[in-house]
Amino acid sequence: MSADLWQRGCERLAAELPEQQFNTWIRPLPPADVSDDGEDGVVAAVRVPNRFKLDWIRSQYASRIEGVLTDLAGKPVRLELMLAQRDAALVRPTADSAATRVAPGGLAAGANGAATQGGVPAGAAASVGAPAVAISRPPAPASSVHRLNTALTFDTLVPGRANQMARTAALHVAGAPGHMYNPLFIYGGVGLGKTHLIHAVGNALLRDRPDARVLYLHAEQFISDVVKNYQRKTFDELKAKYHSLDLLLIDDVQFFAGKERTQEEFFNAFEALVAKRSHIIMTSDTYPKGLVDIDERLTSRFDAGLTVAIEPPELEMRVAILIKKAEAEASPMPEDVAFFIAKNVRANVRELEGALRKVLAYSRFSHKDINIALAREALKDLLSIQNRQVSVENIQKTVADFYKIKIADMYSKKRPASIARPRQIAMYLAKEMTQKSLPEIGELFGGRDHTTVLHAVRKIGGERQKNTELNQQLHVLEQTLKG
Ligand SMILES: Nc1ncnc2c1ncn2[C@@H]1O[C@H](COP(=O)(O)OP(=O)(O)OP(=O)(O)O)[C@@H](O)[C@H]1O
Repeated sequence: MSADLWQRGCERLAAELPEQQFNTWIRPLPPADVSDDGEDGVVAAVRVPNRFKLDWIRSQYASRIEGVLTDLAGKPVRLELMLAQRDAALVRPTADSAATRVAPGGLAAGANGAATQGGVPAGAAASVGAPAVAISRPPAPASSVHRLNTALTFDTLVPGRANQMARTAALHVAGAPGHMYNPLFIYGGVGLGKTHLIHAVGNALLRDRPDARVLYLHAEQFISDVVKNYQRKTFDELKAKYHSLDLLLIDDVQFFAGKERTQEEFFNAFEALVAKRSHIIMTSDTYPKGLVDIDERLTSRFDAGLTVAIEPPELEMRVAILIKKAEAEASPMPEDVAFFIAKNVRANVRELEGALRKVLAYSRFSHKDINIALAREALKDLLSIQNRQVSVENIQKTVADFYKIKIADMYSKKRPASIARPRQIAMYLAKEMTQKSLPEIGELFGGRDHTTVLHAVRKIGGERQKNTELNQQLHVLEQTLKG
């Protein structure tokens, strides 16, 4: 009954899921090992070739697969996803290609309508396994040419609410490039993991398809390539280099601002890549419509796939990042110390890493265990800078400058939204970034009641969760205030 159960499950899923999803994620799976453990119910163990596919299938399809199998078996079926052994993974690539694909559980092509009528879409086949048709492709570049940092992977990227959407989209692109979310546009403040994420996509794709032509580059490298080729009049070389890629990862596209020739060449590359269903992932410090001095025909194209933000990590995520990074340094970090650091270093992950490095170095040099006292000592400069800089007066001035209102409006009774809102934002920041109580803050805002401050704090805090633009502005303000 075991192979049969899996096969019937696949047939049901093939009928229920969009064809592309089934072909990309379920169909390439090897048949499940199904065992009936009597009272414990039925277990269906499936080996998945790599970690990111495993994560994706677990988060997107596991409960659906379990539901279908349970339904067909007439008793509970538990799905156990596990990583395939290395050897197995090495043998599998041919099975992934369209021509020789092994159907799951013997689900022969033709056993269901979706498989026979549509077959495996050419794009999907190319995205999952080796390219289906080898039309005199130039050889894939050597790994040094990818310019990928192999340490920046999905495994080393801590997931959290702040990067959830961006990470999910990135995983999807890594699994099926050239399909959904093209281009993928990731934006957010400095040091929040945008670069890490796009390297992770490149590394994941290359692990799956070593022959894929992937290129990571910072926007400035593209600019300098354009300049070089302009001087040498070798634009064909430039085209050959960029237009033949399978995946282009380009960081910080806001640097294209005001560079007309660069924008033109990027536009050409963009059009050529999208037309041949190669994937483009871009990062920026702002969303496409917020980019200045970039031609609208480009920014509108940037927005044509999926645009996602990476937010500053919340406290728990900062703690998880610290613990994971400390572990990677073989210096386990007690949770209370991680909380202490995370509460005090809030701006971005890069700063968090800096603080962690200081604490670890201090512990090593002083031969002392890591505890809160040691962390306080190691970070005393950083903490004192923070304490010195963030005063309510400073917040009022910074917010007033940012929203172009007068500082006096922070204390005034004026109510127009153009003044009341920045004032509420300043109150929110005063609560978040200083040790002042609500009544003290109220006093500093022209003798307002503490309930007015509380209302502002709750309102802005709540909106921040939903309104990306506001969140971005607050992030900029926080970073400015922390210096
Ligand atoms: N979620 C995360 N888990 C683990 N490490 C992270 C995470 N987010 C960021 N980092 C690390 O923080 C550092 C800064 O991240 P990264 O360079 O990707 O930021 P960025 O958003 O591209 O910043 P910038 O705009 O300044 O280029 C890197 O070392 C990265 O590995």
